[in-house]
Amino acid sequence: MKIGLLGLGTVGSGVYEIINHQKGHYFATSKEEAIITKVMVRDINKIRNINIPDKLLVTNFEEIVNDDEIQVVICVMGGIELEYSCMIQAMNNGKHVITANKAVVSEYMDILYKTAKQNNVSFLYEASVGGGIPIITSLIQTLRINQIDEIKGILNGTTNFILSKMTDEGWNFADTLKKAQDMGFAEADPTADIDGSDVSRKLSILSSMAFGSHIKDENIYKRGIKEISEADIDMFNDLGYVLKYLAHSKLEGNKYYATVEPVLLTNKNIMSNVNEEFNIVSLNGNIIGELQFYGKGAGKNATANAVVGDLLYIINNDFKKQEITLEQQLENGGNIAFEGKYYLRVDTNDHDQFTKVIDLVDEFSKKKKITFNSSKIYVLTEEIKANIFNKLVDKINAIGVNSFYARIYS
Ligand SMILES: NC(=O)C1=CN([C@@H]2O[C@H](COP(=O)(O)OP(=O)(O)OC[C@H]3O[C@@H](n4cnc5c(N)ncnc54)[C@H](OP(=O)(O)O)[C@@H]3O)[C@@H](O)[C@H]2O)C=CC1
Ligand SMILES: N[C@@H](CC=O)C(=O)O
Repeated sequence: MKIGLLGLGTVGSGVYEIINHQKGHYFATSKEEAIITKVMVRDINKIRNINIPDKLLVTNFEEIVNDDEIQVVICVMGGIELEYSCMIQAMNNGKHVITANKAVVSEYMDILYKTAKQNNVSFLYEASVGGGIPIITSLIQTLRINQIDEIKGILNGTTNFILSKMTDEGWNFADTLKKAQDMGFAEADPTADIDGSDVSRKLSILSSMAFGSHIKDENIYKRGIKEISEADIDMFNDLGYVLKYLAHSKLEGNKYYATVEPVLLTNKNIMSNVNEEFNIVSLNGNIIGELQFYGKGAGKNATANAVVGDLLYIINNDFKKQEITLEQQLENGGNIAFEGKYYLRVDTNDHDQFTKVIDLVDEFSKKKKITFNSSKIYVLTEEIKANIFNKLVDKINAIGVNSFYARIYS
């Protein structure tokens, strides 16, 4: 079976190596040989850490999607519109499509499903959520019997790596992000990792599949982690909490609630022990109850493993029918369903700002503990609904101070 590979970066080079260096046992079991005949890159002359014949490299995707001999297109580039066009054109030309690109899947999954169905081809995207964790296949399997009403987990390897290294080894944010980039965990533009878009795209894919309605990432409330400081981490250690970046969605009646935000966990919570680039996903089904899935959420080999796993379904004619429909009409309930005690840190050494912050905290939280030093105010509140606490922080930030806050998970 001839394959066109779009992208030869972290994931693409892993896919190329598994297929060409015969890593794994799939050659012994698969019905047909897999041959990558063309590879699209942006820059043919780039020095690469991979040994690949120059004659395979192309820079125009038409050479791949219009090649009659190519039956499968694997799209592992990081953009959106070009990648979406490639996938649609490939399917309209009768080719199966596999991708790791969550940005495209979360934005266009309804059209991509329909196009695959119309052309009787597979559209597979196991690697788009949770890197090497087989969560998409497991979710489809679970949905055959269950209604899933809750999804939660750590879905970004880069930010989990950053938070683990800051907590366990005292690294600073900027150096740890750089290390995550060097290790191939981060997106080409790591803003998507630290502002929450990468996580909300993954939560959008899982929630849409589970709840049966296309829930776009722009409808998911999200907060980034870039304001976190070493002072926060010291405080969490003293208080006995571990900070994690949590994706969480719930279905209640015809409403869904979804959020991506930093949360504080005690060490009794299994998620507090998920470290470095590892991810965890928990699903709640009405019959099976809670199911958890754990593994490497980012990186070359883990992600390429998921992509090649999808390829094997196609090569072995184990054609996965598109069982997911997105026909439910659901209302967005925002983040009102999430509540808990809150940790808040505000930086100021200005007397007026200090007074304004304390007055605002008094207005929103009746029972709280406040401590401060010369330049920082620390607050621990009683249980407050997420939407109310966010309003407080918006008002505090409007004063012109730096702050960071996290919900204590209960
Ligand atoms: N890295 C990871 O751990 C994971 C990544 N993903 C997803 O997989 C996809 C690929 O990620 P990753 O491998 O890390 O990305 P990289 O940035 O490492 O690689 C991207 C590749 O695509 C090529 N490319 C990008 N834009 C174009 C273009 N306009 N025209 C031609 N070629 C282009 C680049 O070419 P060139 O080499 O010439 O620059 C490069 O080979 C992304 O969607 C990402 O979100 C999913 C799960 C995990
Ligand atoms: N940048 C992503 C890569 C995998 O999806 C992450 O860090 O999780």
